[in-house]
Amino acid sequence: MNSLSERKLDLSYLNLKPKTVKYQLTVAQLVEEALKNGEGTLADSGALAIDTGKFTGRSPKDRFVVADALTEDTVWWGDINIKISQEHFEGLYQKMLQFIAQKDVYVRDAYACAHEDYKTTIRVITEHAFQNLFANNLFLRYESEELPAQPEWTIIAMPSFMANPEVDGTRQANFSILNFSKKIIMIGGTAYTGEIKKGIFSVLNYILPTQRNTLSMHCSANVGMDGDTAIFFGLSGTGKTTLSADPNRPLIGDDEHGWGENGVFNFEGGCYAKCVDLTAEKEPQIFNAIKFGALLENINYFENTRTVDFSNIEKTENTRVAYPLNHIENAIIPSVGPIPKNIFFLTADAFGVLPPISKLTPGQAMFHFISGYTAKVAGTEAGVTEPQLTFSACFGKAFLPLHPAQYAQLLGEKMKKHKVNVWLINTGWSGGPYGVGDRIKLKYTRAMITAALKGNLNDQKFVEHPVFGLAMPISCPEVPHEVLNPRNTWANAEAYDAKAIELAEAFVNNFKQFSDLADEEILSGMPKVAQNIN
Ligand SMILES: Nc1ncnc2c1ncn2[C@@H]1O[C@H](COP(=O)(O)OP(=O)(O)O)[C@@H](O)[C@H]1O
Ligand SMILES: C=C(OP(=O)(O)O)C(=O)O
Ligand SMILES: [Mn+2]
Repeated sequence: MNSLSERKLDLSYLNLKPKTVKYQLTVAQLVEEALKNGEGTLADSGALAIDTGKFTGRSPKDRFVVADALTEDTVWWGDINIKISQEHFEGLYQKMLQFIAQKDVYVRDAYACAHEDYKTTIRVITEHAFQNLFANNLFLRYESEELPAQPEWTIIAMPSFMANPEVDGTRQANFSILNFSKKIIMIGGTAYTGEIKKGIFSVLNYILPTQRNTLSMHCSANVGMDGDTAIFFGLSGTGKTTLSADPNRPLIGDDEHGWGENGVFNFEGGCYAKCVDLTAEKEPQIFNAIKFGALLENINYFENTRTVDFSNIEKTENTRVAYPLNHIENAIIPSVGPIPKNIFFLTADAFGVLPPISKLTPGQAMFHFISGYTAKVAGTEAGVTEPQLTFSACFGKAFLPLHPAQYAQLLGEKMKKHKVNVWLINTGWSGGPYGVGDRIKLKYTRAMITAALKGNLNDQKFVEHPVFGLAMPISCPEVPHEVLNPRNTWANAEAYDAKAIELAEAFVNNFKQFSDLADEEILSGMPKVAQNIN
């Protein structure tokens, strides 16, 4: 097909001989291919709309790490990083090679890390054209044709290749396996594209702290006109993408960043935004990014107009759009920024207990970072159908190959060295728990963040939350003051108090697994009732 590019492409390092290869196609070519293959259709905006099939979210129970000399004593094994043997990997890999020998595949070279010093080259080999378009949108794109003969990392993603759990060491037919020694990510049985980007994220979460003394973070980042960087940590669905898209603050990135000596840098070259209930009014930048080249996943549109019905969640609540950063008008390219001045921890509290904004002491910041309390929102992981309480260490436990303490230590050092302000933002429920209360209005959350960033909360009075000890501002521009103290938003204040104690107990119980980290400072950041509970 693309004979010039094909000649440059060498897959022998993988022992891979596909039936045909379509290498480094342009966006227009990939869209044409996808339409020709029947993978999807065009929406009225010009975006390609596809369905990912059985999987419309990640499957964390089917994510494996190959155990070998490199990983045996360094990886944090358990239900996050599930062990698989080298023998099983080899067996499955050989079958994958046979499968691909009969396939027409798409190959694309790209890289991760917008900072030159961290550039990590990636080759993505996919079964479908749309997966390749996803890789093109989410990873960093080569400007010239200076493509590497052999990349550092290879991702092989073949949704119709199924494992046989009886012999392959997997749980079921689908799998996502990280092999740190061979530098291969092998994905089968699922076409959910999130597995591709979160695979490389897991890789960088291993390499950066261990080999580069650099913190890797599950956060979005933007920068104000004064060069003040803000980062927003949060588990999926808590608002990283939504809140970092701000017409007044150029965007660095929406999901995965590193924090090195001189500042932060995006790992990616694009965004992967949730689409549920998206409107041009509430989220104009994201809405406008959905145009030719963007990839819509699992949405429905009105048949007569092909206008996307963002309220339709028939296929999944986790409807998504993937687009390159340059679809956001104020994106910073290359996506790097100075050392952060403000850190926001986003939590979607389904209990409706945590204040919508509070300022954290260094001890509280460490405690909340390690705890990573939030809810898993519906759809992002297989089997999660309503908000589910979770403690996701570092606000991204599912992607951490190392023990959370390693990330927490790096963050703690940086927070202190640079005297960063740390805020906890509840983007979840207010007025009662999920089912009773409502999700806090996006415009209030935006106003609170803007006030914090502009320094407008520094001279406001704060009151201390009686159970969590968090400092809550008593007023904030553009936000009704009663919203700021969650106890005021509940119909029954005693019910609130009981729920707050219940949540504090859950925090304390969860922290027991990290008790070796509990120095005096972290202990000072625990819920105030902790002493009574223990
Ligand atoms: N108060 C709020 N703050 C942030 N997001 C909110 C809020 N209320 C509702 N949302 C919705 O929650 C979702 C947040 O998702 P997203 O920003 O994609 O999360 P993440 O990037 O952390 O995975 C969006 O669909 C957004 O419209
Ligand atoms: C893509 C995902 O999450 P996020 O919204 O954080 O990018 C995911 O968890 O699969
Ligand atoms: Mn996101």
